[in-house]
Amino acid sequence: MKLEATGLDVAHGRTQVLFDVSLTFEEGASTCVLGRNGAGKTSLMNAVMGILPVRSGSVTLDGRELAGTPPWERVRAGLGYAPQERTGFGGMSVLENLRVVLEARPGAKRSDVDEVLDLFPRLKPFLKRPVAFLSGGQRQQLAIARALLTKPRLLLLDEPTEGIQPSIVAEIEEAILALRDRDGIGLLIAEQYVEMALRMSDRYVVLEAGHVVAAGATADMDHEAAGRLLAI
Ligand SMILES: Nc1ncnc2c1ncn2[C@@H]1O[C@H](COP(=O)(O)OP(=O)(O)OP(=O)(O)O)[C@@H](O)[C@H]1O
Repeated sequence: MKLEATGLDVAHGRTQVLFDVSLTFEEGASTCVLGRNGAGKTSLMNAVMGILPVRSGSVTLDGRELAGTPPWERVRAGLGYAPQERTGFGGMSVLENLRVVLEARPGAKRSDVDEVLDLFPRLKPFLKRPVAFLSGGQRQQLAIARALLTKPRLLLLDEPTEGIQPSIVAEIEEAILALRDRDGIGLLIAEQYVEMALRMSDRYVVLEAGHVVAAGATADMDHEAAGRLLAI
């Protein structure tokens, strides 16, 4: 499965936040979207998911135009999303939050929950705990676990390590790499931490004020130039 975004213009009301943005990602590979606060990473993810309408440009999945299709159809078509807010139902337990997603998918099995928990074993002792009491790292793990229960082939992760303690960041990185290498899931990862994003990605796109200012294969990246683009 391959997603291609081409020439996206996106606005919040009257304020345009993405200008002619293009990128691709596909199964078994990963693309990172780098950029400072406010560069447009979240807007791009939301546009790909159909949460934010695009003014012009196209988003295609295996060549099929997604314009006008709602987010739930995109999820059904194979896109998964762990948004930056890492929300869930705060008053419900971890297990209930997983069940809500699981039960919404026809053909889901209880063992699907065990599978995602094997990826994030740290969540296992907390299954009965309300989500509101989880740490940032646990919430991020839950957000990815919930997205995985929709059985995506392509997964969007919005700043999965932001504000999370380093030991948990390493676990999340390991899980993300396992998804790509073991399960062949395609990844689109928005990140401010360049080194980690590059370790996880085959391709990169740098956004600045809504424009793609650099893009290519991570193996060929000019780290110094990228560092300058991303410096505060
Ligand atoms: N709901 C909104 N209404 C108006 N402007 C918005 C809205 N959400 C974001 N913006 C603006 O759009 C621009 C891009 O924001 P976006 O959240 O996409 O960037 P980002 O790269 O994800 O930043 P961050 O790292 O802070 O999440 C910013 O200038 C932001 O202020």
